Amino acid sequence: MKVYKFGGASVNSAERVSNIAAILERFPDEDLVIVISAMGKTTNALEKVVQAYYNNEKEQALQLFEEIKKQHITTAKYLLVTHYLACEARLKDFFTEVEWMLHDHPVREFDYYYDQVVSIGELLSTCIVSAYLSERGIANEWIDVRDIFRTDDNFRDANINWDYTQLQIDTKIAPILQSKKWVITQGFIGATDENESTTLGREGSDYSAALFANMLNAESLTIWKDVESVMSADPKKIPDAVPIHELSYNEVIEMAYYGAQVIHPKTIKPLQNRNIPLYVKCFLDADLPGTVIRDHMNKDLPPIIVIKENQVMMELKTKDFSFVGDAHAYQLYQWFNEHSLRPTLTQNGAISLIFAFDNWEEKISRFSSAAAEVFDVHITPGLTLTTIRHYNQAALDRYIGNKEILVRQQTLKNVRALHR
Ligand SMILES: Nc1ncnc2c1ncn2[C@@H]1O[C@H](COP(=O)(O)OP(=O)(O)O)[C@@H](O)[C@H]1O
Ligand SMILES: N[C@@H](CC(=O)OP(=O)(O)O)C(=O)O
Repeated sequence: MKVYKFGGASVNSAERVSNIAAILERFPDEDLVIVISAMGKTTNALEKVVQAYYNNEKEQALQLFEEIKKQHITTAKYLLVTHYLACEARLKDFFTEVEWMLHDHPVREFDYYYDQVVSIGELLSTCIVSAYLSERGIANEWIDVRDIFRTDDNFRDANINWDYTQLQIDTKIAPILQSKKWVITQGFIGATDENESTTLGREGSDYSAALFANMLNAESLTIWKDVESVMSADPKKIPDAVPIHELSYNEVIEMAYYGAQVIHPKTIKPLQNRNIPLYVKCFLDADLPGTVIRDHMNKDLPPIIVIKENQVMMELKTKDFSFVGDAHAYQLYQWFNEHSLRPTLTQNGAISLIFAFDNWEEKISRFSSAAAEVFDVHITPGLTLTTIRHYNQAALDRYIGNKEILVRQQTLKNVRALHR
């Protein structure tokens, strides 16, 4: 059996949903588990709903949610005839779940409400896709992944309970495949043992698909994207980026670690552990070769460029000009953990430490207040972090040669520069 994953861009309109069906119809003999994300930017829109709700702007939250409801109903109406009423009933159940909550006052932490609201995006999209496939005569079963993926209650970044989840996959998913139906289910979400919805971290549907592939010991995982393959850079930022048709697991882990947004960083490990190849294919043209990621040596890789914009540099100097020691580093990493901050770059000096972060303003200002007890803290926003893997002189000249550089690091394989 194989696992397919379709992301937000592949289901962002009625036409795109029908395109997915056309792709699936090319593979009538495969046994498939199909993992799908929320439509287009629905997750961002739901984030706004929960933010308004938590700010006690109930009317605003309900109004924003109304828009999301409308979009899904419109798409369902466009796509469905015989299956419309059943699908609408299901969508309305999910709408009601959220609206009940929006009418109450928040009494728990933000992250809990975030997951209860944001997880709806994937439930809605998969209901529509499943009904549409049925409408086209494709046998499939819609599965609520919250009955399969058991997690802890670390809301917004929940951790999978592997043993429980494996058991659910063996007992609930395998029999559906045996009955020659495809499984349609959600990425990104799970549930606690109290039946509270959880999410696995933004853009976590790739990871969900990799978990399914691992636990089903799948022949392969295919992630369908709007790009022709994994490229040497984000083609939206560097239009002459070139396709890379073969990559090793380790190379992709490195790319994701440095911030390449094409594949979620947690996706590779579950695949690598079972030696399951990952195919990245283009849903806009399924005939393109795409990329295969597996356990092999990379040869002749071009320079790979990862550009992270909107970075903040934080320089921490000891107040008494004492050396930065292990105790300082230990304390700082404890604070990072407490504030859920992950530096994108670190640089140690004798009496100072430099970190770069994505610009999470709130977390950074809470963190710098804590650090200001021990360090003089200096913050520089508005920077870009460029990483060049497998660099050559031409790439250095082109991507960082003419920049005002604040920090530059170089190893045999990478050059990284934090610049204006
Ligand atoms: N090295 C890269 N190769 C290909 N695409 C990349 C790369 N880096 C970033 N991207 C971006 O990743 C996008 C696809 O990923 P994503 O938007 O997460 O898809 P989805 O959410 O639909 O799964 C592309 O549109 C492209 O802009
Ligand atoms: N919908 C979630 C999960 C996800 O992975 O989406 P996508 O596959 O569109 O990146 C998000 O936007 O974070």
